[in-house]
Order: sequence, then structure tokens, then C-alpha cells
Amino acid sequence: MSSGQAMDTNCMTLTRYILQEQRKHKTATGDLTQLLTAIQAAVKAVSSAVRKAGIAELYGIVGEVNVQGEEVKKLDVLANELFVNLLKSSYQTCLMVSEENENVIEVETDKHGKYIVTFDPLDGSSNIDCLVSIGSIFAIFKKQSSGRPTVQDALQAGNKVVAAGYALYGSATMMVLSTGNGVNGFLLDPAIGEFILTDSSMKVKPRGKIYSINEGYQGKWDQSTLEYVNSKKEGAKPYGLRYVGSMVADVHRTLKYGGIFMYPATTDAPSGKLRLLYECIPMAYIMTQAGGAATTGKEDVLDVVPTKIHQRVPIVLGSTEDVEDYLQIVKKHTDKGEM
Ligand SMILES: O=P(O)(O)OC[C@H]1O[C@](O)(COP(=O)(O)O)[C@@H](O)[C@@H]1O
Ligand SMILES: [Mg+2]
Ligand SMILES: [Mg+2]
Repeated sequence: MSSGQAMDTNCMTLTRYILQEQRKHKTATGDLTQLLTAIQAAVKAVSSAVRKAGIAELYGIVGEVNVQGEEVKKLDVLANELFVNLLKSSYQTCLMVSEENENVIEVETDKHGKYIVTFDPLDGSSNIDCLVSIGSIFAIFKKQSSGRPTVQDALQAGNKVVAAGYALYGSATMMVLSTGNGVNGFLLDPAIGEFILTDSSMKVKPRGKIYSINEGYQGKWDQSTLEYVNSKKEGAKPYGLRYVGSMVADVHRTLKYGGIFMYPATTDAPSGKLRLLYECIPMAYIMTQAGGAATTGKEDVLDVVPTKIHQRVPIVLGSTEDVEDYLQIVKKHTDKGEM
């Protein structure tokens, strides 16, 4: 949906929204609709498991060993299996990349569809046990070549994304989605099991008042990151600091309130920590679709062509003016030959 275009938000479910988007494209086959419906189902299933975190192992749903002494699955393993199985049975994907699988996941030939999906089924896993918000992240690409899918088909830049989004399992479950026409947020109503449009045409403010970075690693940052973060603490109106440690939660707050989220390079991790294909690209796509920006410090995140499926890149994203301030400092240091 183009920004400014009026939309009937009266109890618009995610399912109806996806169908409405499909109808705007005369040549649409409905394949993307099927795929997004499968992702929606996976998110609902993961959300249900997340809501039982802590007691689920007693029921034998997640954990290591249940009361019967049976081996049961951990939440991140379960989330991965839900994504893989529901996506495969949509018949719309031929290849998947998951954070949880070392190699690409090939779909059986008789279930092949034209899409490639990359995903982080459970983001922020270190926050599971303390009941802090976690999420799922995904991006959808079209297979570009003909013939049997190979790893090369999955190595596409963010500017080739067809649709991307994330689910946040926070104080409520929200799914944020873009199919290239702006960003919309849908809140899960657990009473009826439907995602309802609550945040239509989401836009990130041009400037925020919050910076988000793991300050514990300050001693390992480069000059630009150090100078930028220090500049946010100075003056009459210093920025506030928020850092959840779940990318989905930190990016969602940045999208809603404005500001900047950073996971930069460190001396011991020169490419940062976050993964290009299923963390950085989807979040950069959402932020860009919402009028914000996302950079590695050297280039737009969406322009990076992956060379490996689990490749990491430094990432700085959020309000355009905040990201621009950071890039100005990077430029100053680069011009001096310090980077
Ligand atoms: O603890 P750190 O180094 O700040 O890392 C936090 C980052 O790690 C992550 O938890 C990595 O994601 P996973 O939990 O999917 O591995 C991000 O969600 C988060 O932004
Ligand atoms: Mg993650
Ligand atoms: Mg993960």
C-alpha cells in the first residue's frame, strides 16, 4: 500500500491484507499469498510455544527432558522445525536458509515453489529463560536461475527482496510485514487467533532520542562508533540508552520511537555479530520501507551481495538523520585514513 493511500483499517486481518495486496497485481498467481500464510501459521505456532516458556517442558512441549523422562525440544529447535515444516508444506519454496542449519535446506522436488526464504526462527535466544522479548525474522527472495536450486540461488542482495518482516513475541505478539509497499504491523488477538492491523503505514521518525548498542564492548569499538556514541551523551539533550539484546525488540522500538540501533564491528569480530541473510537484510528492508536507513558503515545493507549463507555484517539502522550523523563521522575518519 502506498503511503498516504487510505486503507480500510476496520478489523483488517493479516490474511485479508495479504489477499488485498495480491489483488492489486493483475498477474499475481497467489503463490506469495500462500507462502505468507505459511509464515503466519509458523509465527502463531512459535508464539503459542513462547507463551508457555517455563512451564512448557512440564507439558512436554519444550525443554530437554519432560516429566515422563522423554527428550523434548528446546524452543529455538522447535521454532526452527515449525518454520521448516510449515514452509515446506506450503509448496511455494525450493530452498531455505535458517540460522539453525549449517547448510541450505533443500525442499523435496515435488513440493518445489519459486521462492527462497531465509529466516532466524528464534531471535534473542539468550533472553528466553528470563522471559524478555524475543522474535522471528524472515526474508523472501525469488529464485533467479532455472534448474536445481543451489546455494548460489540463496546468495542474493537485499535489493532483491520480495517481502520481509519479523514477529515480536513481547508483551503481545506482533507481526511486521513489508511486501515492498510500505510497512504494516499486525497484533495477534489471542482470543480469536488472528493478526489484526493495528499499525498501518508505519514510518520511522527522521530523528529520534534513543541510541541502542551493547556498551559493554566499548573497548573493542572503532574510532567512529566511539565518537558517535560519545556525542549522544553530550550536550543539553543527551539521548537515552535502550538495549534489550534481542534484535527484533531493539529494531521494533527503533521503528516505533525513532533513533538508532547499532551492532558494529569490534576488534575481535570485524564483521560484527549479526547475520546478513536472515537478520540484517530483513531489518534493513523494513527500516528502509518505513523511510529510515540501514548501513554497514561502508555501504547500504541492502546492496551487500552475500558470499556465504551465514555471513555477518556490521549494521547501523534507524532514523535517517541519526544514521546520517554516524556516516558523517565515519567519513571524517575514513578521509583521515584512520579506518
Ligand atoms: O549479546 P550481544 O552481543 O549484545 O548480542 C545481541 C544480539 O544477538 C542476538 O541475540 C543474536 O540472535 P540469535 O539469538 O538469533 O542468535 C540478537 O538478537 C541481538 O541483537
Ligand atoms: Mg538472531
Ligand atoms: Mg536465532
